[in-house]
Amino acid sequence: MPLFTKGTMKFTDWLNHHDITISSKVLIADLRNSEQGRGVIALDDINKGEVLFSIPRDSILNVGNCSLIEDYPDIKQKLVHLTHWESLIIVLLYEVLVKGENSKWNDYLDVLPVKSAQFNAKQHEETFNQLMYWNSDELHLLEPSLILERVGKDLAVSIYNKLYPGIIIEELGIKELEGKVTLDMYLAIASTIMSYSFDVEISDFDEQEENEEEEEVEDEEEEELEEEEDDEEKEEGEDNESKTQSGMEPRSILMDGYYKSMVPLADTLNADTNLHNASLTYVDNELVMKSLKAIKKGDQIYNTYSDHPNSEILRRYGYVETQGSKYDFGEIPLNLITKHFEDTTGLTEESIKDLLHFVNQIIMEEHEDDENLVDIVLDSYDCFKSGDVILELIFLIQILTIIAAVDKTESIMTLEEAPKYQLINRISKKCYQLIESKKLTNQFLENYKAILNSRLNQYPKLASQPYEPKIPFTRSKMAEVVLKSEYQSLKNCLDIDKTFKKNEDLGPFKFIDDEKLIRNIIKKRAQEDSSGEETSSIKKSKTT
Ligand SMILES: C[S@@+](CC[C@H](N)C(=O)[O-])C[C@H]1O[C@@H](n2cnc3c(N)ncnc32)[C@H](O)[C@@H]1O
Repeated sequence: MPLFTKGTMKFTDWLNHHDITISSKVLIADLRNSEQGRGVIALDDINKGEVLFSIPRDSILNVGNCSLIEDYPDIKQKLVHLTHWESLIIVLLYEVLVKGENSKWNDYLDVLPVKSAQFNAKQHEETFNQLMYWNSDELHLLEPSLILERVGKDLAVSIYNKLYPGIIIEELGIKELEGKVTLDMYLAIASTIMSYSFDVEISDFDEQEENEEEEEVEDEEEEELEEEEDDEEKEEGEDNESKTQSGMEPRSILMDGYYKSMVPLADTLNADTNLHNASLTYVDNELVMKSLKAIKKGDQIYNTYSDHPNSEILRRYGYVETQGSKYDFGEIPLNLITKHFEDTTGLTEESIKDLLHFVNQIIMEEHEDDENLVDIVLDSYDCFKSGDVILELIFLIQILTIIAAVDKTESIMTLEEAPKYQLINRISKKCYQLIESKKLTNQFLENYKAILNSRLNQYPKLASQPYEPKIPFTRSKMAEVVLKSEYQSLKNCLDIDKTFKKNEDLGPFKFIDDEKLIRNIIKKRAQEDSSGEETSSIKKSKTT
């Protein structure tokens, strides 16, 4: 019997022996023909809201339920002070490398990609397609996608260096892992967590939180952890650096009310942003997978891994949706926008930076208590497949358009600080009022189109071609799909009717002549005294 089929059978037996209740209407299937590994399919028609399977909480694997804590109960107090990400890595390392075949979860772990890392490096490379595993030539295929700035390999390696041997061996004292945790092994565990884990609410969270608070006070006294509580943890795998010398964070992950967890069977579901038809729900003592809509016999049951564009699906999970993700977007880097204004107006790179700094300063000073306030100066700006763009992009291009026009007569950069500040203040306010009244200027539109076109021109020609109906999941083909997804999204945002004139969400916007607005700003400036006017802020856009 092929190893793959044997693995599925052992896993199915394991599920049955661990009280996982599975509807007779679903089956784990071999989907390697469509390059999807294992998946779950419907053996019969399924109604909306049917329970497909349920998993008791004691079958899931996390910091609260694992061999490491069974063997070393005292470690839990230290483990929960690491990030979710780090603690689950340690839990899995122990399960795979120390418990091995004696692990309660062995037949489950055997069907996860992590096991391949124990064999050889080549197999390892073939198993994982997440961007962390791409070499520089392969990554080059993704240019000019900004996903290249978020690959995350360096961060993963720095977490490895922090955890091993420092925390794992020296602080936690897990001697059985000494000499066993190679970088390859660690990366395989990290990638598996990235593509398989769920954040599962802790069912007795309130109780645990109380206990934990008491224990924390003791901990703090004992260990004299001096650092401030950590900022909120970023998403999967992007946890922050350690805040204490020892690498242990004083904040407990118990206080977040969830554990990052491995959930057998729920993680056998593949995902599709368009075909998503089932979802995991949390009830007291079990996790329940339910259909979200009627599913036809023979169809695959799909989860969703959140609202990711193809670039992010590739980075995290190592595959792409061949016809595009529902949540695709292209990105415009800030430097492309500033370059446009540098090339088409009298403004220099330096003065644009300076002016944007002023704009931000004004907004921040006027509205420092406003939680919804966002920085309009971002590294990049999202342009969605739907044709929507983020409000920050509209604001940025509109304000630079006005600044460039006013600069022609006022030479803003030659002004003293106070009048310069006052003028930018006034422009910011006018710009905000303009956008709030659902108006933009004609010159804004010219600049917007030119900026989008120059971003599109950075893509290779193949990105403008339609998706192929079926592709092999080679790295070069997947890179092509990502570029097409981004290109199409950017292109959709050039449909001015859709993006502006008929946009019922942010707009609809009308376009007005620039001249009257500019005249008004300049005239008012001449009359203005130094009392200063109130500026208005830009609120977080719905789409971000
Ligand atoms: C949670 S697992 C799903 C089960 C997995 N197919 C298996 O064989 O174990 C996530 C991984 O499945 C694969 N996957 C999920 N959805 C997919 C899809 N729509 N197309 C291709 N591969 C997919 C990717 O390799 C991803 O990293």
